[in-house]
Amino acid sequence: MVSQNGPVTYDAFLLLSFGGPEGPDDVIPFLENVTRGRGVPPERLVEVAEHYRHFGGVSPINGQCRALLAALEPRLDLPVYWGNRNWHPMLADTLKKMRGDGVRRALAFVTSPFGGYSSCRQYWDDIAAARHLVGDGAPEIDKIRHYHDHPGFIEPFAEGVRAAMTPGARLVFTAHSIPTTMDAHSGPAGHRYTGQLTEAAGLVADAAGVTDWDLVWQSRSGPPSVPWLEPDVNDHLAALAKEGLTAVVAAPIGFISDHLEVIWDLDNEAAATAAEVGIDWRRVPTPGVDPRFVDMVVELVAERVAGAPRRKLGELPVWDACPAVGCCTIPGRTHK
Ligand SMILES: CC1=C(CCC(=O)O)c2cc3nc(cc4[nH]c(cc5[nH]c(cc1n2)c(C)c5CCC(=O)O)c(CCC(=O)O)c4C)C(CCC(=O)O)=C3C
Ligand SMILES: [Fe+2]
Repeated sequence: MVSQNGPVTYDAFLLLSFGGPEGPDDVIPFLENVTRGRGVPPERLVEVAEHYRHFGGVSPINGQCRALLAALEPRLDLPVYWGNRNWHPMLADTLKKMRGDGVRRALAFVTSPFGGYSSCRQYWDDIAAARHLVGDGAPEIDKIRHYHDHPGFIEPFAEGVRAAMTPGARLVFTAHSIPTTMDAHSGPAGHRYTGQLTEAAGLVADAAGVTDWDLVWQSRSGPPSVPWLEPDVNDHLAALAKEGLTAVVAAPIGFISDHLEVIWDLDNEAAATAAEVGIDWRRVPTPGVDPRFVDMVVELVAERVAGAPRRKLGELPVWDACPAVGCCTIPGRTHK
């Protein structure tokens, strides 16, 4: 089921992403932007700053956004723009530039396929806040639907899983942990984040012909007193080793590119845990600029500008515009 608003005229395409530091001096101000008012303990920030320093203070996410834009630009009939939530190019600056260029209405592709506060609602809030900052004449922004079950997202993962699986290995999907209350409030009826991740993982496993798989969580933040989704991937590896498992294929289904959460939290931390507990560890690539993923974005734009057919593999409904009230809003956070 897909509810559809019908073709609308857009005069620009906007890539909307998380943002990341581009050098050592950016790391702390970037982390302050991410965590302002979030109650993340200072010792966690020191730890995460260290992760960025292993890469010279440069997050891979910006290069990945530039690569996606470069792949999309020749494929779209619209001028393309890029704005971030937490680091330059900041969304408000991009909207200002768009207004200067005469853009009145743009269609935004967000670099998270899922519902939930951090992955969906917060981007709506970012748009509202940036438009407010820009003031009169700020372009209207519509957001492209969730694409967690689109073949362009599922197939690159499935191919990676097929290539990495060996007899006896366990397929383990990972996604960013979030507070359990955030999941309980995600989507109009709750648990949309875990629901869509479970659906996406099942679609990848089916496409790869794997019947036995787990979905676990990574990159937990926040104070220890707040419950987040569990088990953590590292604890899960230890538990699998106890069961006698000797090989794991990890598929980071929660992410579209190999950014820091993937290359540090998985390729470094989880890989080290696996080695410690005697598990052979293989990590499947994220879609990145896989041609099927790039085609998907082109297709998702065509859905909205030309009413092109909608491809989706799952059963969970998706919307062009999220239900305005009560969708992914959570107590204690202000929403625009
Ligand atoms: C669901 C979700 C996604 C997936 C959806 C999506 O892609 O949007 C995601 C992606 C990302 N998260 C990222 C980085 C960070 N996330 C943090 C903190 C948090 N993430 C949360 C959730 C998510 N995060 C939450 C609930 C918090 C606690 C703060 C709060 O309650 O709001 C922190 C603070 C330090 C810490 O880890 O504690 C950092 C640095 C990067 C950039 C990586 C790079 O630079 O390459 C990316 C793509
Ligand atoms: Fe995050």
